[in-house]
Amino acid sequence: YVFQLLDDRRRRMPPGPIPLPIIGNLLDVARELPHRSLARLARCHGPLMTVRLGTLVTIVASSPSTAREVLQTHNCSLTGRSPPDAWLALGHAANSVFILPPGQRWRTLRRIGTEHLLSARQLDGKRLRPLLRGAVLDLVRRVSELAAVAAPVEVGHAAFAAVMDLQWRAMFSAGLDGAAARVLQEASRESVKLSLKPNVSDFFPAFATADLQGMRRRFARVVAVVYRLIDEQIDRRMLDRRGAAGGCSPARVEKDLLDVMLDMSERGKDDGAVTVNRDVIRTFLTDIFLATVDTISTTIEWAMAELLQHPDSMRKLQEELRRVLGSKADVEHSDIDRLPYLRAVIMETLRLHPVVPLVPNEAEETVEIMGHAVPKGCTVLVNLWAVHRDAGAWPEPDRFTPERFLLRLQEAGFLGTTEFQFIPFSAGRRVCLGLQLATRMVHAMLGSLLHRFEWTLPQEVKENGIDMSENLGLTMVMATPLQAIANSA
Ligand code: HEM
Repeated sequence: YVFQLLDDRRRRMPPGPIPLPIIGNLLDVARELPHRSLARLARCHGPLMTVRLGTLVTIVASSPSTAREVLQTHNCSLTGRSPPDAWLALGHAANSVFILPPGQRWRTLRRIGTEHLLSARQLDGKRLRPLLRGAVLDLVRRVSELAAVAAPVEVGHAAFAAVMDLQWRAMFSAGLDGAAARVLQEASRESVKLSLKPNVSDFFPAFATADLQGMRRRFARVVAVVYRLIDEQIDRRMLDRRGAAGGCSPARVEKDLLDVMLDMSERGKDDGAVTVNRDVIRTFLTDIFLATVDTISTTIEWAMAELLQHPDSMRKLQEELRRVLGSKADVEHSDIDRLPYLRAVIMETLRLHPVVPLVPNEAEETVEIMGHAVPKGCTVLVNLWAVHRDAGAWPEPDRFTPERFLLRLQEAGFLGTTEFQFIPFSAGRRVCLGLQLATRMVHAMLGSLLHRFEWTLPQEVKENGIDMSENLGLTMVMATPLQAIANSA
């Protein structure tokens, strides 16, 4: 290891903590959740740092300026991915938009997702817009039912169920019956939880075939449940289409994402040169589904937890909603421009609780960042969580203060990604595909929940305080699901 350190120095790699033989810096990193321990290490070793996770050489960017180097200046060379071992289960990684390297297949999938579901034009169009509104009303109905019997609301759980139903309808033009919804909710929560859990197989690829923690097997088991339900939709649709082609049933007027992909698969290709077969369709729909359900509901849950701890912000937000919406019952996308405090609350929530706190890329070629070498083949992590709490960029970085965004909003609009101080959806070639859907749904759902209900904490939580600790899988969720009492406003 002394030789290794000397070699690192000779190659001008970024500084970092001294690694132990074999395990490298795993003990340093495993002390807390990785985004927190890496932020702590970066405070000693700098905003561009080398850590060794087992045999994995990892360069971590933890400040706005180093994030910009990775996500903008050298983005073309730093957007590779190597699949986490668990994702090899059922061949998922081979067609996954999260995992594919930035080649033609990945580009094609991103284009299909954007053109046929996730662009602003699609979401505000006549097929999807009513579905988005329906999901907000569905969430309000779920909460009303609990409010009527004075039962606590599991905020994240209720939002998850409404968003899950929305995405199923958007992809398949079909609702989920109660039993399927329960199975799917369980399986998707578990898949998301397992997908990026620290795994020995990733740190020591030589042992990966043994699957020592059983992560690949467990991931395979839960993803198989999601696959089965998606396969049922594909089979049913193929039958319908055959019936329509034979004149036995009416053809569908409005094409959904499944129709569009089946059209491509019948032609053998999409418009480019990538084969869209059943494996590709199943994996893509699974990815889009999993990316949607957890991220949106988790952001709403974190926002509600912050507001319940900051009654002044809660009051200010409810006053704004009353003033702007009046007797209108729920928030729609078209209202958002007139609700700056709602937007500021959501931005501040995403700053403190970015649901994807670490973005893992792979260097496809060696680049130089701030006088240091980032060698080809190493993992490059952007620690969004650390960037969002950078003391140089954010005074009192750990405080929930939506007001800090109000001025920025007047100047810059919603995202301000060009500054790289606030990048909850990341940036560059792999920027989040669901940004438009996420911003619409988080604003509409959170705004409507605050406009329609008064919120308090159950007595026990009031006495002990909200547990704000985190759990990290594919997304960073609340370790203890938030419970709150809703009363109709
Ligand atoms: C509050 C909600 C959300 C946040 C904060 C968020 C954040 C992120 C982040 C940080 C990334 C990593 C980007 C990178 O690798 O540089 C990502 C990737 C991605 N997100 Fe989201 N996301 C959200 C919601 C959604 C939704 C609703 C979808 C629905 C389709 C979605 C689909 C994706 C996909 C497909 C990728 C992978 C892109 C790629 O690797 O090419 N996300 N997201």
